[in-house]
Amino acid sequence: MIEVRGLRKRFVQGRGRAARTVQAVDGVEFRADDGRITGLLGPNGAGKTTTLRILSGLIPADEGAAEVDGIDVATRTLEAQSRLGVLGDSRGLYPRLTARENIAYYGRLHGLDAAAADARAETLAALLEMKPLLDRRTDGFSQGERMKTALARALVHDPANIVLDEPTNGLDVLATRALRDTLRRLRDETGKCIVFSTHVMQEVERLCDRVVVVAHGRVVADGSVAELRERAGTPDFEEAFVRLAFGDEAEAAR
Ligand SMILES: Nc1ncnc2c1ncn2[C@@H]1O[C@H](COP(=O)(O)OP(=O)(O)OP(=O)(O)O)[C@@H](O)[C@H]1O
Repeated sequence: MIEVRGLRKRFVQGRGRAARTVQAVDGVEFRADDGRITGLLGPNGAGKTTTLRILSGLIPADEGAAEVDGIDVATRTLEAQSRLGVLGDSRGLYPRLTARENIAYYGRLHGLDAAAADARAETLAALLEMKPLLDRRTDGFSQGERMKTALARALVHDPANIVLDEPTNGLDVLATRALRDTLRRLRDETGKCIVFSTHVMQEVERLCDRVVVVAHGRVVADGSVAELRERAGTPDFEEAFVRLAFGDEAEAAR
């Protein structure tokens, strides 16, 4: 289970007199339950990546708290991270290592012995249908192949919670479908808590049990796709998103 309360984060952009402060996250709160897929849906610059980076223990919040299975990320970072699998926006694989080595190396960092780490790489390769890739160097992998390897690496310690930042970026339709199937299986067969960020409406409609709509660093709506449609008063989810995320701005731009 993941819980985020009152998160705030500012960045200073530029230097000297040109410097300005951006409130990237401005009080984000949501809860993501086990056995559910929760989508953070928002336009570019809404604060999704910053929220997920705070939640993953990569950067500190200015205010507020993030918890993974009740463990505070800021004060018990390693403990929280041991329960979290993170697929970040940069896939960051070691190009000279094979997929198996990339996965097993992370397993070793999480305290598995060599045999256990290798066994995990095999199990995950079967789950993600990437066995033929295992013994190839990742240098030259396609986007979809890189994503699968990075996802296997994120799951190597069998975390109960999974966080993915724009996981379908750069993937073609088949790779996107394969990823969706994998996330559904992880939810249904192992009851994982899955949180992912996106600005792709169709992905949210097809995959999410719960949607948290973020705009200008704030949560502007939270519920199932059906609830958000009803709340926005339209059967068209794209239109519902625009109304909820942009409100008066969208009206004014008509
Ligand atoms: N390290 C940083 N330094 C300065 N500004 C930052 C930094 N990281 C994010 N920002 C700013 O914070 C705001 C929110 O960015 P963030 O990446 O969290 O949004 P996002 O919702 O993930 O957007 P996208 O869908 O475009 O990836 C943006 O205005 C961005 O320019």
